[in-house]
Amino acid sequence: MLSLWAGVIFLCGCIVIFGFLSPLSTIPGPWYTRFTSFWIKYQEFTANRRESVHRLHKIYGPVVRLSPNELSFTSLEAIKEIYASGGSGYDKTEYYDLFRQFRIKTMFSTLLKDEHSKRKRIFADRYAMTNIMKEKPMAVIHERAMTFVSKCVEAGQKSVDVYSLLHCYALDCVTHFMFSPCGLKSLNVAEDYDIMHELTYHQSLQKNLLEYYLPLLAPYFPKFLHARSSPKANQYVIDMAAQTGLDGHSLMEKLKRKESNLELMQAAAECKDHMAAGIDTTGDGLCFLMWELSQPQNLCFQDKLYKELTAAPANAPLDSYVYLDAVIKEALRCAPPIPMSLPRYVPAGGREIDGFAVPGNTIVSCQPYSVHRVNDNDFPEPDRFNPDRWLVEEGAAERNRLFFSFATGGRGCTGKNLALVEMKMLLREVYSRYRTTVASDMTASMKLEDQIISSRPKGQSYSGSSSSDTSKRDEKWGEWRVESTEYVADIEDTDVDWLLGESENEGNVP
Ligand code: HEM
Repeated sequence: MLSLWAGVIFLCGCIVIFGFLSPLSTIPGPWYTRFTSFWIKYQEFTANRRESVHRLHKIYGPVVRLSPNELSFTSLEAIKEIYASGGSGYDKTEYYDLFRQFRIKTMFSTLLKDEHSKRKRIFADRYAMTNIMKEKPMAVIHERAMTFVSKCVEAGQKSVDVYSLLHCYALDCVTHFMFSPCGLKSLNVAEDYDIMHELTYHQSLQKNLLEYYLPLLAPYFPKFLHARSSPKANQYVIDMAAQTGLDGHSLMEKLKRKESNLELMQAAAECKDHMAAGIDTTGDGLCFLMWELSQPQNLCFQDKLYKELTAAPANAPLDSYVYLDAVIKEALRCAPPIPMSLPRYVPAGGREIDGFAVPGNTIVSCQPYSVHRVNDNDFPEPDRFNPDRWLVEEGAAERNRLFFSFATGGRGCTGKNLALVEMKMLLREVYSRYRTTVASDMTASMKLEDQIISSRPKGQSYSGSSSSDTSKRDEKWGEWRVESTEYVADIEDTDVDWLLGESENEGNVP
């Protein structure tokens, strides 16, 4: 018994001495993070990591210690060093093993940057703006945006679930991009809607973390502890890998070419990954954006957007709308769909980051949520949604460099161009015709809720009701009064207002 106590005391002594002697001991942070990673793991399991890291940055500044071997940064210098030095920055940590698809490593879950850059070359031309802006893919995105709009109007005075519709829109767009002409139509087709539901509505944060922290035990976990599976989505992607006759601009067509050098299942894994990457990010991003724009204090921004959209010629290119761009940036700044730490290993030999000498193998990261908030010289009143800040010339270059929603460097978001085109198209079609407000009976919480590296609205279903109204758009909003199928048929020429409210049909096929 005595020797057991001696052992425990010796171990504690070693931990304490190590905590004080560690090269990271001079880095600011709560005292206990010198000795244990328990605190940060607890925050992860309770879905509080992002807020907790952010709180530490507010207390301790741009560099904080999260555990004996993990640091978080918020400065531009740190972003450049961690994510862009040598092109792709540092290697990813094993955390990204959680993102394997069909147990296969994809570009996203490849840890080493040399391996990653070989894979990335295959995708470059597909995600280039010139490919996305081709007539056929653009026509599909436009058609899906118009379907979204008609779904809202069609509902008349009944409520519709806007959160779910936006995720359908994102899924339809990304699957058309990958598998044209066999993309999904989840906005219209019940079986396709089920795939959206399977991918979007799940609660697997804790299960994923258990698998990550206890990899040896994971195979023996009872079924209820295993992270969600998505059999319908998997089957669809596998079918698409076997599909012949896909359009020349589609991603799968390229991945199946001999020169791409990918096995069929590897191609399927990549596409499954991009499907997952493209649905919640764009869907949640649009949802937060519309919710912000619909707040009473933000209707003035909506009006500016409306003026810009309606003043432009009908065929104005999507990237010519300056205010639309500012609205999107501001929404992605306030609620980045991937707001959490993007962890990387400091290379062997160590590096200097933000003036601190950091030993090799330390886990370092920046989280977009904090980068966009603690640099309040560049983002004054950081918690306030204010698209106008992006129009101020002074400090614009620094602000743009700090915009970290799509990350940066060689491992930044591959799908950024596609995401922006999808967002711009939908917002143009909605806000050039309608005004949106949050209905008084909306109860779902829009507070960000942490997932693995992403976040989503806590209430998840951002429910809305839509209806049509004969009143002029510029008139003050009142209650919904008029509802007519004519408007659906003739939506192009009609002034229709659109109210967001509480859903009656959550989970149903829209
Ligand atoms: C508003 C929408 C989106 C946001 C905010 C976003 C954000 C991000 C971020 C922050 C990363 C870096 C993650 C990390 O380093 O851990 C990333 C990577 C990635 N994103 Fe996106 N994304 C969006 C939409 C999309 C779409 C539509 C696609 C594809 C269809 C996509 C595909 C990818 C891929 C493949 C990667 C991995 C890149 C690599 O490892 O080289 N994303 N995204």
